[in-house]
Order: sequence, then structure tokens, then C-alpha cells
Amino acid sequence: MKIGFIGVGAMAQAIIQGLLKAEFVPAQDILVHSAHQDHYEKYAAQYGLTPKESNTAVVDGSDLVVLAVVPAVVTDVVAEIRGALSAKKTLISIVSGVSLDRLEELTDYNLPILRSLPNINSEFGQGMTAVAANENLTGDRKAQAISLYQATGSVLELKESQFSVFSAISGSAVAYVDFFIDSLSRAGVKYGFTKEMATQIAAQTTLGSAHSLMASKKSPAEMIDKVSSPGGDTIAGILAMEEAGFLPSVIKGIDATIAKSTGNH
Ligand SMILES: NC(=O)C1=CN([C@@H]2O[C@H](COP(=O)(O)OP(=O)(O)OC[C@H]3O[C@@H](n4cnc5c(N)ncnc54)[C@H](O)[C@@H]3O)[C@@H](O)[C@H]2O)C=CC1
Ligand SMILES: O=C(O)[C@@H]1CCC=N1
Repeated sequence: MKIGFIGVGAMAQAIIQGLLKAEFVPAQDILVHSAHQDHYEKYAAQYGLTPKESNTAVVDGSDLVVLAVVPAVVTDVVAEIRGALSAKKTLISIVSGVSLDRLEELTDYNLPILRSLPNINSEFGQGMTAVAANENLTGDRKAQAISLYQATGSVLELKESQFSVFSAISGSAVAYVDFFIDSLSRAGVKYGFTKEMATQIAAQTTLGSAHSLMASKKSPAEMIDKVSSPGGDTIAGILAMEEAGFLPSVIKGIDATIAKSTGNH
């Protein structure tokens, strides 16, 4: 199976690295092209991928075509590859805010298409990806397309109406969790830790907390209660964070993310 990437930016690279680590396909069976020739040729050479001279050459050589460009250029790029696509190839879009209807409108109503929203953690096999297939993508073909994401983490089939919320609390939220880790780390620096040491402590604590939550099947609120000793330090911190608007600040950030992604197209 040949997998082509149109666009080799941050997200495409994370998927490619995840696929290579999982030995999902031999490296040379991954075909790449992007707007930055210098970059994609070097990147392909570094990892043994196959560079292609154009977007249409990627489509011609691939069974699965991953559309990994930013929303602003999607109309032009799809117009360019439209003639090379056929019902024998599966188009997998990772473009935030672009619906299956829109992709069908830009291509052909007979094409099998998987809309997906991965996150950057796919690079280390810890991705969280939402998928929605159009009516032309069924059975083994659908399973094959989804298996690309199963190789790089967890997969959830969602209604398209849930994608923008998912994108905010998963795709974008990787940055928000890192923002939180960085904030914890800066607090450590305030009290004399080096940034490196504070970041290691904050990151391991975040990783361990997520792991405990999932392994224990407890709710986050139950975990908060377990850590908050009566009359203790943690509850004092929780109350001060709430007073500063922790929860409303997170919700406002997610609201803004959803508003931006639904305004894309
Ligand atoms: N970065 C992330 O964590 C996530 C990104 N996405 C989606 O992935 C897509 C790409 O995002 P990033 O990788 O962050 O952006 P990026 O800016 O890092 O990469 C975009 C890529 O598209 C290429 N490109 C631009 N115009 C092109 C053209 N005409 N033909 C071929 N390639 C072209 C660029 O050369 C670059 O390789 C976006 O649609 C975004 O919504 C989805 C989920 C998570
Ligand atoms: O920032 C963005 O637009 C993309 C979508 C989800 C994560 N990154």
C-alpha cells in the first residue's frame, strides 16, 4: 500500500514519523510533495521516503492520499489534483474545518473520502484522531484508511457536527496542555528551579496524572478530591486558581478555537 502526503508540515510529519515507528509501511512507500521543495526533498532523503515532483504525481503513485495542507490553500490544491483522483484511491483529509460535503463538491461525488482530525501526538504512537467517512468509503477500504491512524494512536468515529469541538479539545488542546505544563514550569522557575528541571517535573506529573486517570477510570473531579487533603495545601491552590478564573479561561479558549475553526470554510 502506497501512502501519499500532499503537504509535509508539522502534522504530516507527525503522522509520517508515527507510521515509520509502527513500521506500518516501508519508508519508500510513503510519497511526499509540498510547496517547499528544499524541505520535502531533504526530509524524504533523511527518512528514505519517496519525493514526488508534483501533487498530482503523489496522487498517481498512491492508494491513500493524505491532504495535509492549511485550509487557506485547500480549494486550489484540490482543483490541481482532482483529475488524478479516482474511485480506486482513498482521499484522507486532515484539514480542519473542511467538511466531506465541501470535499465532494471540490472533487467528485464518487470518491471515497475520510475526513480526519489527528493530533501531533501521533508522532509517538499516542495520537487521538477523529474520523468520519463519506458514503463511498465502506468495508475493507474504510478499515484500511482508519488503520493508518490506529497505527499511530487511538481513533474515534464521530459525526462531522462534532469535529470542531473535537478539534478544539484534542487537536489544539495539545498546545493548551503544553501551555499548562509551561505555566507550571515557570512557577517552578519563580521559586528557583532551572527551567529544564521544572519542565521535566511538570511534564512527568502531567503524563502520570493522565495515566492514573485512565487506569483508575475515576473522574478528574474524584482525582482532585483524592489529592486535596482536608485543610491542606492543594485545596488552597485550587481555590486561588478558580478565583483567578481558571475554568472560565479554559472555556473561553475553547470557545475561541471552535469559532475560528467553524469560520474556516
Ligand atoms: N498542526 C496540528 O497539530 C494539526 C493540524 N491539522 C491540520 O493539518 C493541516 C496542516 O497543518 P500544519 O501541518 O500545522 O501546517 P504547516 O504549515 O506546518 O504545513 C502545511 C504544509 O502544506 C504545504 N503546502 C502549502 N501549499 C501547498 C501546495 N499548494 N501544494 C502542496 N503543499 C502545500 C506546505 O509546504 C507545508 O508542508 C491543516 O489543515 C490543519 O488544520 C489538523 C490537526 C492537528
Ligand atoms: O491550529 C490549527 O489550526 C490546527 C487545527 C488543530 C490543531 N492545529
